[in-house]
Amino acid sequence: MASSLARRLGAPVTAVGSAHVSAAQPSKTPLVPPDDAVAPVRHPEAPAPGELLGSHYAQCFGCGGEQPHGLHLEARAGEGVNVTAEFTVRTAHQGAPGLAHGGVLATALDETLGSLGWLMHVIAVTGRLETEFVAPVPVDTVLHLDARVTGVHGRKIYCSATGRIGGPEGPVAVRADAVFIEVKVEHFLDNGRNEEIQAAMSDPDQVRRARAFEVNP
Ligand SMILES: CCCCCCCCCCCCCC(=O)SCCNC(=O)CCNC(=O)[C@H](O)C(C)(C)COP(=O)(O)OP(=O)(O)OC[C@H]1O[C@@H](n2cnc3c(N)ncnc32)[C@H](O)[C@@H]1OP(=O)(O)O
Repeated sequence: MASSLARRLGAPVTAVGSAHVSAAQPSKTPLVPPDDAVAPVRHPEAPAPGELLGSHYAQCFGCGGEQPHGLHLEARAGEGVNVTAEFTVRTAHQGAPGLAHGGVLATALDETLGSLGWLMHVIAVTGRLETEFVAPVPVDTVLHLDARVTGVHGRKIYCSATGRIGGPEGPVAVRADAVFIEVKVEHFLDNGRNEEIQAAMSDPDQVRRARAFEVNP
């Protein structure tokens, strides 16, 4: 069997049982903006600095108020194309005893990054998300999240986030770099389950939130 180094270098590997498996990976969009990326533009009607953004969807696992198992993350607009958010780690979020699950922390980072769309009035979904877990995060910790857009290239939105413990200036426990891809509302209408789409579109609050992204539902 090929070594893990050979696999990382993209050499062909032969699986047990002699079936030939190519290790070639599809090329990935880098996580840093290209040289010809442009600076993000804060929309003139973006929420004022310090304003709570609210949930984009009441059933969202990251920010939805009607999602009993969710993270209930609350993000606030920053002065630029950046947001801050707080997430309290609950017992339901454990991986190891007394410690937050890494996937939950990645979700908190993803949700915070996703909320940056409010400031540019675009809808965007996660294309790539790379996380780094710097320190364990105990239950009852308040994670202080900070996310910002670092560049825009076509539909690609490059962004980064950190999660600090002990306060907004505390040590970094988690961080992420990501590329979000701008989509139209059809992305959700075409791919979402009809039941939830219909319910969302018949909710005046949801329609109002969609309009905040300059989307005509
Ligand atoms: C009702 C609505 C209410 C409001 C809802 C708010 C929702 C907010 C939710 C927030 C919740 C929290 C957040 C969540 O959890 S969002 C949920 C998790 N994410 C997803 O489900 C996304 C799944 N993926 C897709 O749907 C498609 O692959 C997308 C739409 C992303 C692209 O497919 P599409 O066919 O459209 O793209 P294209 O081929 O024309 O490529 C266009 C450009 O993009 C580049 N590229 C493509 N893919 C990737 C990639 N994976 N990484 C990096 N780059 C990628 C590509 O190279 C090209 O670049 P260039 O060649 O131009 O340089």
